[in-house]
Amino acid sequence: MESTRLWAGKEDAEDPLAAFRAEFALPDGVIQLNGNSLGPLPRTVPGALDAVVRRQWGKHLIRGWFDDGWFDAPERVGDRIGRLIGADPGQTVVGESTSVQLFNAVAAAARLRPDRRVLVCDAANFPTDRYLAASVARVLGLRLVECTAGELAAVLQAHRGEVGPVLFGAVDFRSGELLDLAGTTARIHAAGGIAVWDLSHAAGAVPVEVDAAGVDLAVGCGYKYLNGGPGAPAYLYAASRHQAALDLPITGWHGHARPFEMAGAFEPADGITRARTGTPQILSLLALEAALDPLERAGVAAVREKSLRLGDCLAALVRELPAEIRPEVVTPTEHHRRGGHVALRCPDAPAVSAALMERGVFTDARPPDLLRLCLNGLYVSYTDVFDAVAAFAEVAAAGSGERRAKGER
Ligand SMILES: Cc1ncc(COP(=O)(O)O)c(C=O)c1O
Ligand SMILES: Nc1c(O)cccc1C(=O)C[C@H](N)C(=O)O
Repeated sequence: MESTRLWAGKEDAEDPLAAFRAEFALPDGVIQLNGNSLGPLPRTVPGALDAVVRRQWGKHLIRGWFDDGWFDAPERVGDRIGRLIGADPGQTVVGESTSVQLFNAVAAAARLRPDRRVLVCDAANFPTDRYLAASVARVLGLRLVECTAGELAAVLQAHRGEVGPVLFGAVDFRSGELLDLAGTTARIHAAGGIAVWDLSHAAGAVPVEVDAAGVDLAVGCGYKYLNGGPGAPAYLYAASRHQAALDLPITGWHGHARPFEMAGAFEPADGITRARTGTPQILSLLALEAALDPLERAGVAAVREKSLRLGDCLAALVRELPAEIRPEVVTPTEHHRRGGHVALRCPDAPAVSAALMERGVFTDARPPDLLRLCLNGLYVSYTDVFDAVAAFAEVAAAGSGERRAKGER
């Protein structure tokens, strides 16, 4: 085992991304493997926020909206996120939570196909996606059909001519499986539907190409692989070809063509600006803007390449564990089917995750029995992966001993 740790150290010494780890304020002794829930703090963010609060807000007061560029921040930061997801400028806007953007995007997608009365949603989607798809269906009087990615072709066939919006998560939040964004979008289009993607677990982790894939609408959150901090605003992407017809249900005054005319009736702005809602959460938005810097400099492709290698390394180390504690690797092993995290099936996953956290290894558990380890190439090292698996082995062996003592399994 010691020789493997030496190998990991050698990989770290040769890692072209190794220097990025120092750009994050990770506490000593912590191995951060749950960046798919909350990315760590980039070191530049406190200073950037301090300047916004003390200099801009504190000294410029309301002038900050125009003198400090607050008013344009949703589109400006949107374009930066757009570059990370393969979107040309003018198609991505930042604001609100992912949940609010999901409602807005799915309802707008339905209104692009008013003749279609079926809304399809990924049955494995994150709960908020499913709740909001169900809500849109109720509000607009649509029929909701939930299915897995594997069932989609059959569902589109069974509801020929009826399917409007189809909402899928690009990466399964439980298993870490990556779907074929372009192929699935093409299948949805062939059935006359509108593809709406939740990119929360994909953006910044895998090289998503929304324009090239022909995606219609997409949303995602800012606090996972984009490292924007707790409650960072989400983003909405709407392909240029749909923008003129986009009838979003949340028609706030910042999406108005001339917000400061204070007109009595809503008239949507041109372009992606119509997807703005109300006053943006400037502090969180500018924290997110500052946080994007390391990821942009590293490049999603390089982060992805390292993340895949870290995942292969994790799987190899797991294979070497004694059979009685060896977890099943649930995430597909093929690179083109794997997102940014690896899920392990193990008994008592929540207890294992809690015990790992006590040892400084931050993971998380999802019901019923999955332990998730996010291998973000920006700040996770090969030695981290080795040490995390060693800590897992200790924790799992203690748990297996306790279960044997109690006569279970
Ligand atoms: C795929 C996905 N969508 C949405 C969310 C959350 O939405 P919100 O930011 O509104 O809490 C999460 C995680 O919390 C998620 O994993
Ligand atoms: N959004 C979260 C939150 O508000 C609290 C705790 C965790 C989260 C998460 O991001 C969970 C994450 N989306 C997941 O994949 O489970």
